[in-house]
Amino acid sequence: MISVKHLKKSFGDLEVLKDINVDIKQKEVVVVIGPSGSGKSTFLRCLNLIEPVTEGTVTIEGVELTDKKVDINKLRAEVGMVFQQFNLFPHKTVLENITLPIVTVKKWNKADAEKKAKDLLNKVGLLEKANAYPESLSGGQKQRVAIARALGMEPKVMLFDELHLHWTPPKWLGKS
Ligand SMILES: Nc1ncnc2c1ncn2[C@@H]1O[C@H](COP(=O)(O)OP(=O)(O)OP(=O)(O)O)[C@@H](O)[C@H]1O
Repeated sequence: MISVKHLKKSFGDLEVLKDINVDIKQKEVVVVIGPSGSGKSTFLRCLNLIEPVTEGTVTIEGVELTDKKVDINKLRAEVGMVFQQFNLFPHKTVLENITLPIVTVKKWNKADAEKKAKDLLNKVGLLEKANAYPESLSGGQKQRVAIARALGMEPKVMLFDELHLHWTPPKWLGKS
């Protein structure tokens, strides 16, 4: 489903990714481990084109990301990403943070998007925080909101740039 071939990424003279080759199958959960600064985030960022790759190819579900003709926005909707800093909107409530991309990217109406957002909040155990603002949440709670937000896009692939281990993701997160 994800096929990475001869991936190289450099920032100027700094060669961060040096010939990465990996095939990841559907429903497979892969953890990338390495020292700080070794290139884990850079690798993930290359999988949804936040970083342009220097050399090599990344193919997701038969679509080659490195192809100039690829629709980057469509691709990003299919490759969910939970960032290290979670990137929640500070001036929006938890519910709004999840609802907004469903309305703007998936073009759902607000009522349906809110219903979906509440269902996702319930799944990550945070329904009671729907009207809270991100600053009032713990780190792990913020990450769960970011997970719910990414799942709202119904992505084919989920990328986690650092997973908080004080919350055990339920089994359904590893499925489909
Ligand atoms: N935009 C950038 N411009 C220049 N150098 C960068 C850029 N982004 C990352 N780097 C460098 O690339 C290397 C890999 O960084 P990366 O963030 O991928 O590491 P990491 O393995 O995810 O680290 P950590 O575990 O600390 O989050 C580091 O030396 C970093 O300084």
